[in-house]
Amino acid sequence: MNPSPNLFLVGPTGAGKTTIGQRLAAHFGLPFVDLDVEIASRYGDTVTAIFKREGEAGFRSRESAHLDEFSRHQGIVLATGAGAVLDPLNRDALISRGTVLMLGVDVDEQLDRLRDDGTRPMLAGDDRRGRLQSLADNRNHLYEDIADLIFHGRHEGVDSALPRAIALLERHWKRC
Ligand SMILES: Nc1ncnc2c1ncn2[C@@H]1O[C@H](COP(=O)(O)OP(=O)(O)OP(=O)(O)O)[C@@H](O)[C@H]1O
Ligand SMILES: O=C(O)C1=C[C@@H](O)[C@@H](O)[C@H](O)C1
Ligand SMILES: [Mg+2]
Repeated sequence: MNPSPNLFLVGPTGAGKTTIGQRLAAHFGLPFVDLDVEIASRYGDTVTAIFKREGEAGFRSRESAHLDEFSRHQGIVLATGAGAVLDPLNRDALISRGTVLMLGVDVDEQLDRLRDDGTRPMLAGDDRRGRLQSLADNRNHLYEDIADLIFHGRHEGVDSALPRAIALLERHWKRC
């Protein structure tokens, strides 16, 4: 069904890269890899702890190394971190090694989905709305630039979003 070797998920925090990614992988019978989880498990620490210890730059260099490694696999679903698209080399690797699916989500929905979540270092501190808006302003065009497909998240549950995402991918792959 998938003529492309890999499916890469990009998009803002809370867009569903992990949640929808796992379900898409199960549906298509492909292994699922979450870059944030891989980085945390490789270094035996949480993403938040790596940010604290090494700063954002330290985390980004680990993220790029892992993205390069995993994007070379064949036939996986890879959920990237929301900031992975900042590095142009990461963007090139994603474009050239698989189908890139952007999961889009608006700030109101992000605030709702991540209401009780304290695990995202980029969202630490006050004014979550302002932070999310500024991340969207800086990054949405980067996701859009590399996306083969854009899935617009609605105010709906995962069970309702999943079949729409599957249909979008199947239509795309049929055309390839
Ligand atoms: N389409 C959806 N509809 C409703 N809730 C969703 C949807 N996608 C994700 N969620 C919920 O939003 C929360 C965040 O989703 P998830 O962790 O998958 O986002 P993410 O894109 O991986 O974020 P990050 O970049 O921070 O890792 C989870 O609680 C998840 O259940
Ligand atoms: O928005 C970001 O830059 C991040 C998102 C997460 O997926 C993690 O990769 C990390 O917390 C950084
Ligand atoms: Mg995630």
